[in-house]
Amino acid sequence: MATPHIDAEKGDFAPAVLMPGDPRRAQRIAEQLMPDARLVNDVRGMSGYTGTVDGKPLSVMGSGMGQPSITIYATELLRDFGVERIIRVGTAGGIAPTVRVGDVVVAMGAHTDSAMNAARIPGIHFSAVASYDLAAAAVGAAHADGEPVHVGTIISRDHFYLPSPIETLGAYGVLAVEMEAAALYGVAAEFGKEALTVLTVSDHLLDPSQDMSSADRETKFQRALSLAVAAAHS
Ligand SMILES: O=P(O)(O)O[C@H]1O[C@H](CO)[C@@H](O)[C@H]1O
Ligand SMILES: O=c1cc[nH]c(=O)[nH]1
Repeated sequence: MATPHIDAEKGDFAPAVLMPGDPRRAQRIAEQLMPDARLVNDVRGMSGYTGTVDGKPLSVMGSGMGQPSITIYATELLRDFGVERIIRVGTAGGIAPTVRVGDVVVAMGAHTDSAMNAARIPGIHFSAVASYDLAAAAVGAAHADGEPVHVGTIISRDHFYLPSPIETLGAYGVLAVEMEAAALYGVAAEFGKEALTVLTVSDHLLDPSQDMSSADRETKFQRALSLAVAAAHS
């Protein structure tokens, strides 16, 4: 069975899928977590892998960048391939002064400047929220490992380079900016499935002095990954 963007069979994906934006990060995660990982999708180079972690099935596949891209992949996974939960593992720009480069953010809700969710129900300002159970599992794992974690709202923007209204967003307690979570939460709501976003802060909009390199953005996500796996298998 193939959809326009995923050439796989229905049983090829695990019920839980981790989704980084970057397909190379998906490959790294698969190699690191799952010695038994097998490639289940490679359409457009959007690598998807399935294997097991501690005997439990898990898949990981790239989403691409931006809300239209993750909407396509999340829709096909949740609607056509029997996937029940998607946990995005991405990078984000810090907005709140309390957030530092390298910190982990669990996104309970995602504001957005995108039209993706506005198009769902005419006249309704859709609330893009994570699955409470997945968020609780990720935060529980963070508390168990004793390291701090930020839990709250983020913003999913369409523009990467257009300056963010940082002061306004910060005044509303927004922790960080990325480009996919709001749409992912919308797709999960559409299909009655679960979604969560766990982010590693790769740069800070208030202070760029500690920003990660592109290589670090591809590799420095260990803690976010362990919280995401805990949520996936909760
Ligand atoms: O690191 P990923 O998961 O790709 O996430 C962030 O990085 C990309 C922009 O560089 C956007 O996709 C943004 O959401
Ligand atoms: O969307 C993103 C992702 C990482 N860092 C940013 O500043 N924006």
